[in-house]
Amino acid sequence: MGAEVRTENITKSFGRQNIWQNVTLTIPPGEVSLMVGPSGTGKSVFLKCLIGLLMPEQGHIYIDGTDITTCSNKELYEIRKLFGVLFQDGALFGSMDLFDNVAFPLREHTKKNESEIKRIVMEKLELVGLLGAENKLPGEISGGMRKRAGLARALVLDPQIILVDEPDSGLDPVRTTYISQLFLDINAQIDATFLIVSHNINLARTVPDNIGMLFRRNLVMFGPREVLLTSDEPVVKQFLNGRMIGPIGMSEEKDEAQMAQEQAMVEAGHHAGGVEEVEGIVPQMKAAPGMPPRQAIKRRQDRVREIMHTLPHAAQVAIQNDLDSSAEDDDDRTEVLPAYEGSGGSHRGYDDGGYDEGVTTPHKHL
Ligand SMILES: Nc1ncnc2c1ncn2[C@@H]1O[C@H](COP(=O)(O)OP(=O)(O)OP(=O)(O)O)[C@@H](O)[C@H]1O
Repeated sequence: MGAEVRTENITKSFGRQNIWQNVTLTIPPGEVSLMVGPSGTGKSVFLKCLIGLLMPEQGHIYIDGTDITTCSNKELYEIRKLFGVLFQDGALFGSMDLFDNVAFPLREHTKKNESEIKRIVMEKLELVGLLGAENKLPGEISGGMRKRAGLARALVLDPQIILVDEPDSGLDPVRTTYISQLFLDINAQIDATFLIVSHNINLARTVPDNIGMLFRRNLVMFGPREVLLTSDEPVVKQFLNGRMIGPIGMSEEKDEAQMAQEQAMVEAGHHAGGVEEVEGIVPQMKAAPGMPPRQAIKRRQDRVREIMHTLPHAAQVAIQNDLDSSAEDDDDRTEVLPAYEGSGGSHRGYDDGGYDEGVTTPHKHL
């Protein structure tokens, strides 16, 4: 199972600009968690703190029990090996082909010989659907392929924690869903802890087990997906529906006068943006057929059962519904993605080959 990530009252500022303060949360090991929040609220800064690239000026960060704010550089170096990180653009070396990019961490951090490196690189490239593209340069492939190559590289050292910064940036909604599917499939296969940072509403609604939100320099909430998705907090509702009406403004936050002015505009018939109000919970995506069941599901069910009495009523109802429906059907492997339901019973979406142009190999087991 993946490692636990825990923050205790961490505060980060750059000079006099406070980014966020007193952030305390525990990212459950082996589960998929998502941090959302409007642009500029410090989601990427949060990720960088977890891996020790930035240091909070206050508080503690425990990775697998080690406090990385006080540990030695040597310990930090060892802790960093637990992480696989997928940066926004894949962060590939432009002059290296995909094979060498993915092989890079193995050549840097291990003493494996070239044939072993080749076996691992090809296995990871196959996993992300990039077999056949290993000789391409990053500049010759699409943004989606670059992200998948970055993901293959993040996986080569068998990480226990996978951090993903805005997987949807620059991707269309379909490719975003494909890469989300890949995260769930990888989670099913290696049981790593995932923390994804994104402001994609679809992804927030359908992918994670847990969701947190940063806003106005604070962690608004962090908990089981049902808590945020049923929340009545104006900032959460506004964010999940992508509307202008609410506390989030064009730059960061609004004052009362602007909120009143926009409310008056909407009352006079102006479209507030977003789609119609989506209430409640849509089903969570599953690991693809053929994958092992996600062990995180059972663990999370046990965990939320224990904390259920502490959660808001609407979240409790949603969790109970989820527990009831999974008791009826606890075979995760036979479930299909919501997107494929109603397509005449065919599950062929997974077998159509590749996710992007030029690549025809669907990913397989690790
Ligand atoms: N190294 C740095 N030095 C100074 N300021 C920084 C540094 N890194 C980030 N910031 C500032 O911290 C704030 C939060 O940035 P961050 O990129 O974490 O936001 P975000 O929530 O990830 O935004 P987005 O969703 O737009 O990517 C921004 O105002 C940014 O300018």
